[in-house]
Amino acid sequence: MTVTTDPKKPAEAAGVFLEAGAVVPSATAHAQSGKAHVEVPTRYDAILLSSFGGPEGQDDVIPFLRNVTRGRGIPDERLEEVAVHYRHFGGRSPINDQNRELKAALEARLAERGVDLPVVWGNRNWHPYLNDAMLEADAAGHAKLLAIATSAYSSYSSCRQYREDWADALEDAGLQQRMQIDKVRAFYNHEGFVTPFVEGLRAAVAEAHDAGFADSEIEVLFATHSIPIDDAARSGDPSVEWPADARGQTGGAYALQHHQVSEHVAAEAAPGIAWQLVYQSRSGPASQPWLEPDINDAIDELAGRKAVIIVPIGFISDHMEVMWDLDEEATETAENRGLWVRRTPTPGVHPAFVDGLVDLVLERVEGRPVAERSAVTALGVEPDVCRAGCCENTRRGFRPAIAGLQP
Ligand SMILES: CC1=C(CCC(=O)O)c2cc3nc(cc4[nH]c(cc5[nH]c(cc1n2)c(C)c5CCC(=O)O)c(CCC(=O)O)c4C)C(CCC(=O)O)=C3C
Ligand SMILES: [Fe+2]
Repeated sequence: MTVTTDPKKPAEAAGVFLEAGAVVPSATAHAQSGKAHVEVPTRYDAILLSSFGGPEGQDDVIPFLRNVTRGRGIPDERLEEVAVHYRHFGGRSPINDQNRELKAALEARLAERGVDLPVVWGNRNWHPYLNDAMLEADAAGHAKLLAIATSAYSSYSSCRQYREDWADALEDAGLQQRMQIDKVRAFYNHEGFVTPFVEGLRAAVAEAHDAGFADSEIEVLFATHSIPIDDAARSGDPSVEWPADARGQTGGAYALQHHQVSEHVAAEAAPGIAWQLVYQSRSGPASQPWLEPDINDAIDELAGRKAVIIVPIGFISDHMEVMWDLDEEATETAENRGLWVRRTPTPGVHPAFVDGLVDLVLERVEGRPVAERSAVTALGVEPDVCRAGCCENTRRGFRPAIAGLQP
């Protein structure tokens, strides 16, 4: 377990990040203050495993996409364009089965470690929905839930949107007065999340060596979901002046968190091999800037390399964004360039990851001091309770959220 509390570290670890007038050390303000950490034991009744959800057959695809894009008035014709990825796989996303497996693995590990907490599962965009999971918990007499989202980083899509949707679902279920929901901290730098990537990259590098490639011929691409620059700039604690990245993009907490994890995994598993952080799955109008470079452009621009290893550092399981955008599209881009290409595994139900989730629950149940919690990067242990205004999406207007400091 490595915990960094040295306030000078983030500036160093920011490495390629330009200062851009930013006070980089303040990036650890949250790690230093400890104010948003709950270091007193808390009793919970159940765990709420929350995910994105996905269609499970051709007839589900458009209703699912309407849910994902609700409130934005996107016509079905446009949704059909996104639907092709799902249609290609029989209209079935693997994400729900992956969450069923994760739920079973988490229940088994909780039992093995003597943690007597049931797990209920609900999705933001498909059955079983969040409000159904909350009603199920209520029917079993559970009033205090600790939520785990299947999303490790800080941004609107990966954190705040869950917190807003929980608020909505509590209201739909009529449970606002009876049920309390807290959220485990952003866990992108927890050892349990990082370990599967380290192992996967180590194995892929060994394979590349066996195939005859020298270190200087290999490039590691850490891939994550692109998000609008607007969202990126607002990701994380709003009182922190987050540094711009090497491209001068205002990356907020989201880009810096990914950069630090990538740097850590590269140092552990591929020392001396070139790497970069790249983005995928961009959508939205062309006029709206999103984080770059796109993985396909990055592959096109690789000079002098013969092998590329893609590490899906932004994702928990091999869902559609991994199966399509990486295993179909990016792989084809690389093969068209004559490159040898491997994509390393996501955490899935890796024992280290599942064990890490149990740790994240226990640190709240036990009120574990921050100094005894796992964090392998310089930003340190993320707060248990999101700051007011954390990860807001101003394009869509304010929506109330729970599991954070108000508003
Ligand atoms: C950061 C991030 C994650 C990672 C964090 C996490 O894992 O939660 C993520 C995950 C996922 N995204 C998913 C699917 C979709 N995302 C969409 C749209 C968008 N995602 C965004 C961001 C993210 N998304 C954004 C900024 C948009 C634009 C619209 C908007 O401004 O909100 C759309 C709409 C169509 C389109 O616009 O392409 C779909 C269908 C699935 C399910 C896959 C499956 O079914 O297996 C998963 C796990
Ligand atoms: Fe998405």
